[in-house]
Amino acid sequence: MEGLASSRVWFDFHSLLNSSYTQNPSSRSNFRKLISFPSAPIDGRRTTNSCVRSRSMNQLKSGTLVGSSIVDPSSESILDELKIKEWEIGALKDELAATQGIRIRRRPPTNPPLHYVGAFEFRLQNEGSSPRNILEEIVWNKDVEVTQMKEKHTIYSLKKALESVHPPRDFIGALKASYQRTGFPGLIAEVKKASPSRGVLREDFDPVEVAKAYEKGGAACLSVLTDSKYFQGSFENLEAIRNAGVQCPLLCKEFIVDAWQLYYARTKGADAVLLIAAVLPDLDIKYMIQICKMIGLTALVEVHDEIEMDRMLTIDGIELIGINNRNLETFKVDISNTKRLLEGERGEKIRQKDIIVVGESGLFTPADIAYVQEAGVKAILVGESIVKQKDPTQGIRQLFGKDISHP
Ligand SMILES: O=P(O)(O)OC[C@@H](O)[C@@H](O)c1c[nH]c2ccccc12
Repeated sequence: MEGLASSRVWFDFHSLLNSSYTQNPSSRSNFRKLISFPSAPIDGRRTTNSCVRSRSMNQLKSGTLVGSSIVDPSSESILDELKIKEWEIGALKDELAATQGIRIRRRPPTNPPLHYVGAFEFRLQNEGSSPRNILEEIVWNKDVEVTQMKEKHTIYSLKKALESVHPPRDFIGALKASYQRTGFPGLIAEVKKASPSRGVLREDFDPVEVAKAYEKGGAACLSVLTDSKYFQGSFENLEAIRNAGVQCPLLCKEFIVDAWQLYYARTKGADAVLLIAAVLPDLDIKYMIQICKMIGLTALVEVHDEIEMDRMLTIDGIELIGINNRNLETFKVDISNTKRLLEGERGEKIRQKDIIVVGESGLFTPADIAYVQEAGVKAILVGESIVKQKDPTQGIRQLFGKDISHP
């Protein structure tokens, strides 16, 4: 039975891929039908993103099966069958992501049952599952964290909370105004205590003090790390900065793996969020961009290489693209990355689409700023070089070689 079921899924998946899933709308809807089996719709719609993977087994175990039928959770064979399905869906989604050049795999929900006899490739790919690099590790941890947080804050309670949250600030407008005012790329200054590559950047870290110093120094927007495990950030920091009278729009710097996080970020005072193309397949990016628009968040879509940039240039509705000079899998930093990705036809297409480009990471000196500005960026995202300075206001002055604060 299991063998049959799994080989059918395997066969269907490949025939879908072979019939060019990404171009052919009818195969796309077949694929959705196939992989959305255990998922509960969020917002009354189906998504192929990680919501599918993270919750269904828990709901099953508690006897609250989604979908049309009610299942007796004590029925072991049904549970096993569903466990296999869920595990296969995870593998299928990684397969799909791989066809888009995404190397980051998502966390397998559980191992398949012992007696599982599935496609050889599935087993090979998932055997001894452990993360292959730091980005994959962060994303796997985030999946667990989000699954736990969703139990505390349901999507319904978040939607309710959105009714009383203050209106979002214009993130892109602030970057454009700053560019007009100073002639330099608009600064998104990052409130960052630590990072996995650099360790602790500032010992006496007071997020509100740092945020105020950045604003005083002329930052257009602020980026606030909220990941605690790897960056020692928090949503409390984001909220505290929002409630401290800082006027700059705020980017919630988080590893988004699930649409639920967008709602959560908005309720905590975010005006913008980061969507990482190395982590999210195109369908997730499209879906999340729609949700962002619906709830008033600006999406900063981050790319690192040509493949990711080209993927994002085929997606409508993207207004802000960040080029990260740091490879999140290896930590290697190279600011010529920004220049390379803006050359030739790509640069042309970005200008046609009126997309604002943000140069991210590894910027330390006025020469670095001039270099990325020359390459075509209208905004920059800077953490280390300014957060490390005793007075971050002075740090901004040194970074630009000029006082860019409001007169
Ligand atoms: O501290 P730096 O090198 O100035 O970098 C800031 C910012 O670009 C970096 O923190 C960053 C860019 N993209 C990310 C994604 C996740 C975590 C962190 C980041």
